[in-house]
Amino acid sequence: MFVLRCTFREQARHSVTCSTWKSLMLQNRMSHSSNPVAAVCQMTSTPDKEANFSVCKRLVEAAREGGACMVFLPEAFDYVGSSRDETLSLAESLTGDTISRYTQLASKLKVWLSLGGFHERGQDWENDRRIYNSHVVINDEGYVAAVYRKSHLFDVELPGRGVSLKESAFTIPGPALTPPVQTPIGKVGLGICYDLRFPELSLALQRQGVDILTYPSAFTVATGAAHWEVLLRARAVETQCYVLAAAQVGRHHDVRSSWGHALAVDPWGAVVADCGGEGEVMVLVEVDLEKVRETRRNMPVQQHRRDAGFYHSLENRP
Ligand SMILES: O=C(O)CNC(=O)[C@H](CS)NC(=O)CCC(=O)C(=O)O
Repeated sequence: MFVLRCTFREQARHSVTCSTWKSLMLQNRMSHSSNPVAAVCQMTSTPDKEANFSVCKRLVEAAREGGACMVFLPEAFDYVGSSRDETLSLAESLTGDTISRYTQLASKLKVWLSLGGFHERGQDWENDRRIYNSHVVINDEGYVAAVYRKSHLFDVELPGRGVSLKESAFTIPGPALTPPVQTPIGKVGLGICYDLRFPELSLALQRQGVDILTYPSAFTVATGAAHWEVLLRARAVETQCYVLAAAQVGRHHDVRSSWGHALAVDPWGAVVADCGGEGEVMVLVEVDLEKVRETRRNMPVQQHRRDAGFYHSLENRP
């Protein structure tokens, strides 16, 4: 297993150092294994879409240079608005400029992209002014391969912990789960952020054969400190999947910060990469599907699971 961390604090100078490192690591890796490599990214989006795109482009280019065939960007990779009105005014459709720039980037670099949470204008935008929080997967030919619209909305108030968000005030809950997406790193299941708290979703995707679960996020600092890692590891352990979670980190504007710690967890539940609590970071992670198979062979929890009716037997008692 190899993991390479690349930070961009002193941008120009550092990224040169970074790519030299990467080619060294890559040569090293090539001689030992041919497993595909995924890149998990961490960034701090602001309301400035142009600036956010530059950051994402830099992360994707570095990931590609390091040998990644799929790059994971966090929820709100496009922007984090400083008010409900600003969030809505910046929203686009899937055919707008933002997604088209990413489809071009993907086809130019021949890389798959997971765009964690795109602010997508809803189907009745003119009357309704609400968006979907959409996880968009783009393939290496620059086509949208899948879209998943976040189904659990974060309407949460935690007195004394600095958390007060009402996602449903501007977002429509997604109507359905999205089937696994076959990618060069394996079968990928799509979730977003708060969805992570609902094991029903990860188990439904697991039943459809996913190898990798993804939870691009913008976790709050208070809930991140308490729950982020334990939830991601639990989802990995119970589904015996890799879990890749790109993340927002740090201060987006005056009243919003995110926990960070973009994470990669293996099917045994071990954290294989943690991007830490600050800064623009990209990690390269080898995805070994044999490890998924071996974990499931050795402890076949999916075969030991009882049918759905069994777990409802308490409710259905006469
Ligand atoms: O608002 C945007 O622009 C993008 N969307 C988000 O940041 C969403 C909805 S407010 N955040 C979360 O789901 C945090 C979940 C969380 O922190 C937890 O489950 O503890």
